[in-house]
Amino acid sequence: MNSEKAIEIKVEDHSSVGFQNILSIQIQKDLVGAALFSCRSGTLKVLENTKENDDFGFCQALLRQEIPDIIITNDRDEQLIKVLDKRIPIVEHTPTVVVKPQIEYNTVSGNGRLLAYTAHLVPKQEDTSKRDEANASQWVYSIIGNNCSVSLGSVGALLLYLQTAGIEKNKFSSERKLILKLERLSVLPFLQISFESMQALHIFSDEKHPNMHITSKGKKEGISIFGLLNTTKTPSGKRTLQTWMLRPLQDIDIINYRVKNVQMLLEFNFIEKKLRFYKTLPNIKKIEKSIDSLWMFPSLNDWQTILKIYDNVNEDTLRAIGNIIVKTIDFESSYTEGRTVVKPNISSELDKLNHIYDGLGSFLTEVAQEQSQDIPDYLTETMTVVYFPQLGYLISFDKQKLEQISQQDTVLDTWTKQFTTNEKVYYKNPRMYELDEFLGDIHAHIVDREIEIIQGLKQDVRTHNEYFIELNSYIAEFDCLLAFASAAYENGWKKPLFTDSTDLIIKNGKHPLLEILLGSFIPNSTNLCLPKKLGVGFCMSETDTTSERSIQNLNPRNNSNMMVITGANFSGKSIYAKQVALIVYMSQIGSYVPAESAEIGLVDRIETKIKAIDSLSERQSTFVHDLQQVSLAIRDSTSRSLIILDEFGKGTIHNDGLSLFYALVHYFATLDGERPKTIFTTHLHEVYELAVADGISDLIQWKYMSISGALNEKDYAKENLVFLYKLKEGVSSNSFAFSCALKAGVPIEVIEDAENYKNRMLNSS
Ligand SMILES: Nc1ncnc2c1ncn2[C@@H]1O[C@H](COP(=O)(O)OP(=O)(O)OP(=O)(O)O)[C@@H](O)[C@H]1O
Repeated sequence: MNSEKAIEIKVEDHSSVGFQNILSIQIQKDLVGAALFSCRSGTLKVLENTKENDDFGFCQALLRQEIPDIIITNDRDEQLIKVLDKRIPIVEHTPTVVVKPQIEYNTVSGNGRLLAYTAHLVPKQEDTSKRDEANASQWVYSIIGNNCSVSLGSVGALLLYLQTAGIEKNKFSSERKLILKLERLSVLPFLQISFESMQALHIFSDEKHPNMHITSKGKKEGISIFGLLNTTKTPSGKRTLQTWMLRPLQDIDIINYRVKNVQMLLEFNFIEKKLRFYKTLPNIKKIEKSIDSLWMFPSLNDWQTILKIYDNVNEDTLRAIGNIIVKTIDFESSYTEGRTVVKPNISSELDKLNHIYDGLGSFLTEVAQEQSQDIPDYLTETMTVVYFPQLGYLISFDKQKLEQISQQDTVLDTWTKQFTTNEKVYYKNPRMYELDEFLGDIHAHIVDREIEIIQGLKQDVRTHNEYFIELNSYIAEFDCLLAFASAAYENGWKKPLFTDSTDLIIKNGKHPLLEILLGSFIPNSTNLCLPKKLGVGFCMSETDTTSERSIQNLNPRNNSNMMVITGANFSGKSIYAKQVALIVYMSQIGSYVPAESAEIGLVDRIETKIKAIDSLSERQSTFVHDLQQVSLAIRDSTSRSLIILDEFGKGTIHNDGLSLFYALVHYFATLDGERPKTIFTTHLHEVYELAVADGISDLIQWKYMSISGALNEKDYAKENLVFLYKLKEGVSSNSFAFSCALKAGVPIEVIEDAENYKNRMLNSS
């Protein structure tokens, strides 16, 4: 397909594009960027940059889901064009593919066009002076997310296409009001999890995230879930694991397939046997390289590697491939000769040459005897006739003996001296030239013929390329499953159980990275279930002497899928929220999970606003950025979504932050039936009183992270403040910030001052 032809198609189709789905797609490096416009609804959907594999599995899932009528792509990626320019299986629909020049896929102009075409959708601000570009772009990115650089190029090309095809004028009266709705594009069967969420959860270490354009060759994977899981042995296994981790699933069949295979590996005690497995396939790491080498210069080791697969896998195609290799290559002689030697009976011509070459020794002895007739006796005893590949046939004498010859009685003057070594002198005489002519460079002939035969063997083996690709992907998949099984075995993780419900029940869950970093980790459970019936709510315990208000036994239902966690600084709130998200994430890539048990109703998206683990984080969220993430959370969530908001509302004036946070809690708590699972962590404990006042407190699970030793804020100087990291029912009203400050080494005088300021503020309010 060339671009001119494509443009013709586009012009022909103008009149009929009115109610079509138009997809614009490109791949940069290995990231897919796409935008879809529905002419019927006026909706523009934009995809977050998503990693693609050699198999174009993601693109194909996208095509199957959206069934576009027209696909626009750029002329740079021929492979992609081939994939797009096909009938979409299952739905049996063939889209029209329009190839555009690369220049139309520019990110900066795509961004400009998107802002221009969505300007009318940006909510009006009271202060109209604020309706500037920054405001518009904040709004746009709060919808499509921040990781869309490749997709912006696709948006640009799409909008240009719509403009030149005249669609905007046909269907909508006002130019540039073509887009009626802007949305994020998510592709089933994949779980939606944003770039930021992945970063905050340390799925990949920041510096080596495969979604980044930074080349980080040589850098070690930092502390990350990928680093923890990646014990793969093959390069393709590692790539497959990256893809699995970039694209957690919603498809229960694939998830169960992976999880059950991990279970099988563990049950068969495969991990302990894995060393044996790697011995059986010692070159597993090299299989991919060896198969690739068939397109270039396979070494003997490469052939051996391919043969090892054949030796170990009892399968027809492999047996056929192995047979031709075994029949053709003489490995023993190859190793001694240092080249790939072909066995007898493969080529009669080669056999003949070998026959001559093998008999060459005795033949040359005969020639030496015959030539010695013309040589003085005292020289004949050191004379030999030899053959050197490339140099041909030569007569050699001992150098010492030769120096005894007087000029007049030698025939050697008529011979041509070729070269001298420390011990020998080499000549050619007419008979040697005759042998060169008659026998030729026999070794070179043999080698040439062998190269031809090995070339043929390569061709034969390469006809099974499809098979090798499939085999390679099986090996890669197996490598990943083995890595999952290893991680489960090493860390004592358990098999998740998937249910049809939207509930999430985790018994004694742990944060997989923190557990390793800290050595010992306090597990906590989670029970996020939709309320089955309304309960009576709870009240504060009268006997409560601690700053945490215990609500034990007073919340009879305790089956809300909304949780608000309060607690002191550094008491483990964020880690708990992350561990819940990670357990869900890990289960939906098909891994075992760090918990005693986990019942998981499949999640369709994980949305987070979480601070990263401080020491590992390079990014600081701004309040606006937090709001964008919250906006994404509200907009797209379903009852299958999991939303984690960590300390939302703290980046602004206390009362504003509290009001926004409470409004959010209220919004989710009163959402009819289909509300997502939510975990909020906060220091804004006043939210509880507000919820009680509004009568919605019993729609929420109120939890706090317990500590011991300090009964109230004034006890900050006590040495015995201990974080228990145990999640309990109730609300904590103190941050124990002063105690934390003291523990962190802030001088006591400063803390005492702080306490005085606090008292002054309390008295004046
Ligand atoms: N379950 C746990 N077991 C052991 N240690 C833990 C646990 N949870 C957290 N920690 C430790 O406590 C530290 C602080 O945890 P985290 O960041 O979750 O606190 P936080 O309550 O969110 O703090 P802040 O409110 O100040 O943001 C962690 O870095 C870790 O060292």
